[in-house]
Amino acid sequence: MPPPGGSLRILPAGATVPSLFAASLLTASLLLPWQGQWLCAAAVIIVLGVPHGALDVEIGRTLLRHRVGWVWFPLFATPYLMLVAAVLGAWRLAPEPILAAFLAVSVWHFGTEESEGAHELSVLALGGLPVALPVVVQPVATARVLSAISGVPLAEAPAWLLWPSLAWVPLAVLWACRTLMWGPRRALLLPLLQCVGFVALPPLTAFALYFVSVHAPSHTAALIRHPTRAPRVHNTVSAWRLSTPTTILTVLIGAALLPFGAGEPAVRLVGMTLQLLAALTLPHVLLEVWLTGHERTQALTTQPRPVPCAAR
Ligand SMILES: CC1=C(/C=C/C(C)=C/C=C/C(C)=C/C=O)C(C)(C)CCC1
Ligand SMILES: [Fe+2]
Repeated sequence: MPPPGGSLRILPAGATVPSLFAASLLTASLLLPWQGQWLCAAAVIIVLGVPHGALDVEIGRTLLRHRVGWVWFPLFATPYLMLVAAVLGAWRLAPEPILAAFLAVSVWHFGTEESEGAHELSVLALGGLPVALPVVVQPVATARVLSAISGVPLAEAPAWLLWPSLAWVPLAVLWACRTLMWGPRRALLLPLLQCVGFVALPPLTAFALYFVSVHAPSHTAALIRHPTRAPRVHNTVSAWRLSTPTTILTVLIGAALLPFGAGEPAVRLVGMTLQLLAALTLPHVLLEVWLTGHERTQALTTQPRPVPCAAR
């Protein structure tokens, strides 16, 4: 079935404006030295990417407000922030394992969002693209970004990342062949464009463009379509409006953490932004997993039971 909005749509619904804005800023940033490129990429991720996660607060509101009244916010925000704090603490203790875990969770998170319930191969192919492709095509530049996030000096992509990334290539080719043969072939268009982006652009720039043009809008579009999770999020405008206060709160938390970062300003900003992103991704993903399970159980328990035939 063609997606709503016409069969020519390549990007997810609601992606046009943030994509155009991000593409213009990020293209202009290529004229700057790498520090300028990193600052622009971080700004794009914060302003246009973080809001999709900030909408979790609307899900919390729907779940809790009718039961506990105004306490819903502290009740939802406290465990959420505790998980964030735990990941931020863990970054200090074991940066490389946390980096590996963050990348693995991201592959799964991106893949489940973009493949919309399709089989595991498409989850791995699509979710692996923004993580594995930059490692394969630009290992040294990618290692620099990973160093900034983890604080671990990496001259090249570490073996634990390089081998799985190389293994992703045949999986992605297999997925592309399957899609080419059994369709829908239009599903190849966006990943193909993403490949061009990750080959042609610096890794962080390409990631920022992917995050705000593909991942964030598909997550938001799914929430808008969802009948019960966040009824107030009913179109792109309400999504942006309702995410703004929580995004501002998140930026304030990030700003407060900035002095704890290390390195020159661009490295510090990118490091802190991506570390916080990793920390926010944990509750963001756990909430999604819990909701999926909860909704499945509810659907099973509320399904009308077959009425037994009257005793003869
Ligand atoms: C909901 C919520 C918050 C913000 C969460 C955000 C902004 C999450 C972003 C997640 C992302 C971008 C994940 C990647 O895909 C706060 C302010 C921490 C506190 C309480 C509740
Ligand atoms: Fe997300």
